[in-house]
Amino acid sequence: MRPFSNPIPGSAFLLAASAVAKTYDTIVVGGGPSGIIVAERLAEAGESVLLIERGPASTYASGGNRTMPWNDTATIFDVPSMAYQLYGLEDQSEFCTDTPGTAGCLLGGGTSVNALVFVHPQPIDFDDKWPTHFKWDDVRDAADRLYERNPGTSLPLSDGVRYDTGVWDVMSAFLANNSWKEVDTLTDPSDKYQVYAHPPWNIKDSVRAGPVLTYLPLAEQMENFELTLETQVLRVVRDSDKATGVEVQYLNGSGEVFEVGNDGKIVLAAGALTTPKILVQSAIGPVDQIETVQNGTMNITIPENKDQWITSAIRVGVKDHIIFTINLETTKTSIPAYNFSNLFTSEANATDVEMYNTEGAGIFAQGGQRINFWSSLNGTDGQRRFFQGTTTPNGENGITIKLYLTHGLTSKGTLIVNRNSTTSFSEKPYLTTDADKEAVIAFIDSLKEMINKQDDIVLNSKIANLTSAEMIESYSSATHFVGTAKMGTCGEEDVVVDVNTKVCGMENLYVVDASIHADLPTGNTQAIVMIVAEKQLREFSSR
Ligand SMILES: Cc1cc2nc3c(=O)[nH]c(=O)nc-3n(C[C@H](O)[C@H](O)[C@H](O)COP(=O)(O)OP(=O)(O)OC[C@H]3O[C@@H](n4cnc5c(N)ncnc54)[C@H](O)[C@@H]3O)c2cc1C
Repeated sequence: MRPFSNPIPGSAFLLAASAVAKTYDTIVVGGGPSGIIVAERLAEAGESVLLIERGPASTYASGGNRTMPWNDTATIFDVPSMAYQLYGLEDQSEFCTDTPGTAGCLLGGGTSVNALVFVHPQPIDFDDKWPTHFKWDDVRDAADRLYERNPGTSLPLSDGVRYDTGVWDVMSAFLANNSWKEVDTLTDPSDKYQVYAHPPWNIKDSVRAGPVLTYLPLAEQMENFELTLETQVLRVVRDSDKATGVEVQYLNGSGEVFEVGNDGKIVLAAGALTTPKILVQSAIGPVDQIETVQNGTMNITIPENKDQWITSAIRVGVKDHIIFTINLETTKTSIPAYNFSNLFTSEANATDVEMYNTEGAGIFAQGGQRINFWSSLNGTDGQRRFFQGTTTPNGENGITIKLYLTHGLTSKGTLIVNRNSTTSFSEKPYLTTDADKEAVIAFIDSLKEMINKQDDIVLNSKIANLTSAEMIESYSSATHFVGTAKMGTCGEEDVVVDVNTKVCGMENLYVVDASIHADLPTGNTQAIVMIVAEKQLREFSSR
């Protein structure tokens, strides 16, 4: 079968028409980072693989067509400095509209729209809460395999120069004055106490990296790999505990069923806010949720006979990092404001355009952050909680710290599926425990104390008189959702998949995306998502 390189909108129809009679060894649902990695590795192992992605192509090399006004071979998803500007664009069609938090509905999923921060997880990110088979010693080989292809970098520019360094200069001096130390967080991910670093980015060859760049092209060279875009999976078709295929819907509302062979398997990788929905729409999940879909507006086929439902008292938990924004101003050092708002116009700075287009260098080849920092503190509940700061310029002499509460947080929410096939939070996953609130207040208090001792930065006047407790009333999601299909021993409370990531009660249905993550890492989620996906090939073949 001809591989689907360079897919174009509508190509899914061609594939459906020609392939509907054939079967696959594996169907992977969702072309985000976890889906692409698993699909590529299984194809590499010789399986026939169909990867089904709901959205369109993203990068230019993958067939994307939203090119820059000043470069017709780079899309808005390629150019690193666009990462922070995607939200400002009028056309937001590549973001999902049916999830309660922001998610990318395009090839690459979150890794095609995210802010590029690429933090290698540290061992305790796994060792604290992940079950057997997913401790650091079990996954370190998978991490090495990922980094070999997709290492990340804190110096992405071909000329070896960093641009727009005003915020780095001020903030690194501030942190060093307070006895924090500089580290290379890519080579030493375990050092996360009072440290700062040049931001680690998922950039390669001056464009956004991630599995669309570092895995998919390898898959597309293989005859046994197919990709279909703009094809939404509605449900897994099953014969009792055996998944036999997936029902899909195309953009024009028509549909098909793709099937796996007798020994085939289906792997869900539609993201933490959508995979639980596909399970429920396949009559797998809490009874009330399956009934909601059955009585819903989407006409999803749910078997009338409840004996065919795979039900349990699952509470679909969800976790996310939480962000607090702290704006500062410099009092002595002048930091010029760069105008990023015209980046996606023909008015973009001509010198910088020239540098990017001819050398892959300059400010456009960088991500948006200028310095990252990490630390931790022990909470009143005995739990060690980690904090991450990402720091950006904010107008003339302005600095914005995005302070994340990360690994160790204890707040959880609940995700539900609605009648119209959207998902939402019945309980948001933010600051639901007193110990989380106390930890954030204590950490912001300590930051303020450091700032007050400094004579060249001050809190922005709008927040200067707020207490830390008042400051944390306003927060935002980090869009790092995990934990909506809990991994563990089937039969135990809320467990959805076993430690082989197989859905409880099913013979050949797996989940590999952020849904199964037992915990949040110290840094952003994309690297750990990719590592867990890398590990899956071995799981599928060895158990
Ligand atoms: C705006 C934003 C900024 C972020 N910033 C960072 C950052 O700077 N650094 C970092 O490390 N992490 C960041 N993240 C998080 C990171 O990108 C995610 O953790 C990661 O992408 C999750 O991977 P996944 O494979 O679990 O799911 P996703 O990336 O969500 O991929 C799921 C894929 O499945 C597809 N899909 C969904 N439903 C269906 C369906 N029914 N049928 C077929 N396909 C379907 C989607 O279109 C998507 O391609 C960010 C995320 C977002 C949204």
